[in-house]
Amino acid sequence: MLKLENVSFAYAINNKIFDDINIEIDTQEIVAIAGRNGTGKTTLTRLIMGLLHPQAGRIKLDEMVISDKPPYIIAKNIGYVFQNPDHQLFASTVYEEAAYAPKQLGMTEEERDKYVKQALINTGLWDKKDFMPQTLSLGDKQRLSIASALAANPRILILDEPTSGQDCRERTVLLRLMRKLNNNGLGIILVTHDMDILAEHAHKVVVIADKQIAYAGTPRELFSDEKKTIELGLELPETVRISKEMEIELSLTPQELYEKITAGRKKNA
Ligand SMILES: Nc1ncnc2c1ncn2[C@@H]1O[C@H](COP(=O)(O)OP(=O)(O)OP(=O)(O)O)[C@@H](O)[C@H]1O
Repeated sequence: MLKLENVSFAYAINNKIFDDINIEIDTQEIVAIAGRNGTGKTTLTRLIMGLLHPQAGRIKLDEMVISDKPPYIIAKNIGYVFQNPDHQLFASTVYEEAAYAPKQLGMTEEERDKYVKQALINTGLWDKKDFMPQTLSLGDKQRLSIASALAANPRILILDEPTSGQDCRERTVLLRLMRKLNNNGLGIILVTHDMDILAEHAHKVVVIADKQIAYAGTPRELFSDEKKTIELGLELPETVRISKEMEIELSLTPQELYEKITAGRKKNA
């Protein structure tokens, strides 16, 4: 469990971003962080990574307090993938890029080679290991950022708007990768504005509003309350909107929607 206990944070005096928040995040799941623009989603992830420090309260990973630890200690447990991969890529080859964090974390050469290879294979980039990172497509760059984080062998991966600017195919590849990594035991914290992705992929959702955790629970429970969803500054996912229009049970994924529609048709035949 990742726990935030009574956490308050402000960038400047009298301008709190978080006022005494408490949350528990299951580190086995895909947990989405949502909320209006500027509510503090990225700030929350930076607090978790130790790049910012709360003025009050503490953050714990299981029994270890991490909010008083330097970022390199936290990076052994939690990987962070920035919104814009160009901010993260600076080595001369794909392999060197992925090997950067393991080197910084002091892994042995043997360990490093093992995790870098595994990370590049998992993200589909092993064949491009000698390429220059800057020559890759946006989708490949994003997956290289993920590979670089995975090579440190973390328990949790934070993805900040990972699909922004990507075309439909790249988006599908990335979401499939995220699911595969989670199925293999990696916890995912996903910052997203995309309610379709959230509905289809997140096990839980945390919504930030008015300096507080305004909602923490399942996407199904959230989207079944349309009024609350709108009040929190979110939109209904397309599948939920169609379920409501068709007056059928709420569906969170296209597959679920298809099954409910066909089941209804069979019943009426
Ligand atoms: N380094 C900083 N110094 C001062 N204020 C900041 C800093 N970074 C962010 N802020 C402010 O803190 C608030 C929360 O920002 P944050 O980026 O965490 O929100 P967000 O929910 O991730 O936004 P978005 O949805 O637009 O990505 C915003 O009002 C932002 O302007």
